Amino acid sequence: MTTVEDLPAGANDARGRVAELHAIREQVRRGPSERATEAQRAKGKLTARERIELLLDEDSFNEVEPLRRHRATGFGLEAKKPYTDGVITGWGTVHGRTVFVYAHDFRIFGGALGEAHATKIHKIMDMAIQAGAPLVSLNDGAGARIQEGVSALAGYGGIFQRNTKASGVIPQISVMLGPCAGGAAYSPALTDFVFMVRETSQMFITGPDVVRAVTGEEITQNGLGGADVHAETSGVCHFAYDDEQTCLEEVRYLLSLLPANNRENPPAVPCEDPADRSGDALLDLVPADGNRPYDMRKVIEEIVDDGEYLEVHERWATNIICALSRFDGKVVGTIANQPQSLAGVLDIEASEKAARFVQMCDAFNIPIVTLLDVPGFLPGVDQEHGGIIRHGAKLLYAYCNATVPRISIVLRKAYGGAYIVMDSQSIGADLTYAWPTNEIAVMGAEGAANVIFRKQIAEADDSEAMRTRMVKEYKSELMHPYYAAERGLVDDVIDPADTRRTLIRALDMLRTKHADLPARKHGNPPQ
Ligand SMILES: CCC(=O)SCCNC(=O)CCNC(=O)[C@H](O)C(C)(C)COP(=O)(O)OP(=O)(O)OC[C@H]1O[C@@H](n2cnc3c(N)ncnc32)[C@H](O)[C@@H]1OP(=O)(O)O
Repeated sequence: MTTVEDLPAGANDARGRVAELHAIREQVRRGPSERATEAQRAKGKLTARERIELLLDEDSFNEVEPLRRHRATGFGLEAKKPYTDGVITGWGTVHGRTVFVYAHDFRIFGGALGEAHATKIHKIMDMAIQAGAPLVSLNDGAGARIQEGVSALAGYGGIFQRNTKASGVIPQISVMLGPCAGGAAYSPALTDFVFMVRETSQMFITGPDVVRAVTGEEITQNGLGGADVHAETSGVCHFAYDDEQTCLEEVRYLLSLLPANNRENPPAVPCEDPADRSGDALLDLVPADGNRPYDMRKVIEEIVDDGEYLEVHERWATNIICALSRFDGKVVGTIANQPQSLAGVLDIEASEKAARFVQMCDAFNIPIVTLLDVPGFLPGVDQEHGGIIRHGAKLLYAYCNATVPRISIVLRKAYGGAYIVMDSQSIGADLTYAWPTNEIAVMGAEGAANVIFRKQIAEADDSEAMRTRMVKEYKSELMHPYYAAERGLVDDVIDPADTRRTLIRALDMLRTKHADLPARKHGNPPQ
């Protein structure tokens, strides 16, 4: 590695100094060694600089502290003091808007975080918060740098504290691009979105070796914390892709849907898709029979601009859909029950997924549209013992607390607590609509009749005939589509074909909505 001491004698005039600067810069740009770069490529991974280039607009990157080196001693560190100290930090633009970025360089100490490395990240995080611009971390690091002991741990503490301070102020996106252990996994968990790449990225608190030593379990890195595990099972990761290029392209797309900070609105774009386009296909997409499944994604495609949306947590808690899209060019978050997965029931994971999404939308001034077709909360011992009460309460709390424009539409059934939770008028939705196929009730007619007419059914000569009669009676009394509208509990019953038009007009009216919550330090949400 070139150092100032290595430069030729006589390089002391201005030109010499500039040549020296360029030599050092070239050294910084190349990174530690060709061998380390080849090892990175052999694992199917790009280098930190290549990733930054893919993330940012061409030639927009401005590096901060490229010449930083650690001052740690012991364990041979004195002899190993690479520029950057294993993390590249700076800012650039994505679609012309400022974004701050830091990228671990796995080639240097496995991307592990030491004191200097940490203070570089702290600086860029502080700058992002002060500038009110998103922060993207490109993670490929082994956690705390073991040789630097408590200094490394303290460095992570500073990152966690800043992640938390920035939460709800600027969008924070974590992109996992290698094996990320310990703090390199905790910090992303504090951010708004986590992206992963299949096969090459993993997240775990302790790696397979420690797992084997402590529990005796044999597991691979991917089996323990690969992209599919976190996208489908744990819910830690929001988006998973097959390669780094696609992953970084999708990060750019997500950024195009988010505001720079909590004081701004997400960027609007001109819209060619007519605001009053009729959704004639909708009636056929949703079977009138409440027990028949269908794909709610098709409904979303039909009503949003150009059928385009970005689904968050696509493969986790698939019984609920959370998606970002545009209506008439303006960004909206949609939460919808998915009848083709677990009949669209609300369970622990669905509640957690939707609650986080509602909070994110509320923090970043993204109006919320809720599409209901929900049979209720999932009954069962596992759910009760797993804490469905407090997890379901998270979703309730998130909606009740949200001050962004909120519109809900009951497509088909909406029963019991799940109806209330999914942004009913009673918990503060600004406007609520129903299709004529709606059934809003405490529970389905069969269940209702079994409870309230139990005695009559039991005592009847023909119990089944009595049950059928009572179900019919309950349906005609209480489950007709106009029951809620007559009581002012939905604002209107609309033709499904008018859904897009109705939403766009309502969203337009609500654009200037202003609602304050009582002054308080913060709430105490269920956990
Ligand atoms: C906030 C609290 C915390 O962060 S505690 C977490 C501490 N970190 C860990 O326990 C992770 C330890 N490392 C590992 O498990 C593996 O290195 C992982 C991350 C899975 C990567 O494995 P693999 O792809 O096979 O790479 P490797 O082991 O050959 O490592 C590459 C080079 O990086 C180094 N390295 C690794 N981890 C650290 C670390 N924590 N501190 C300092 N250096 C680390 C390795 O020694 C290796 O260096 P070299 O290339 O041989 O010079």
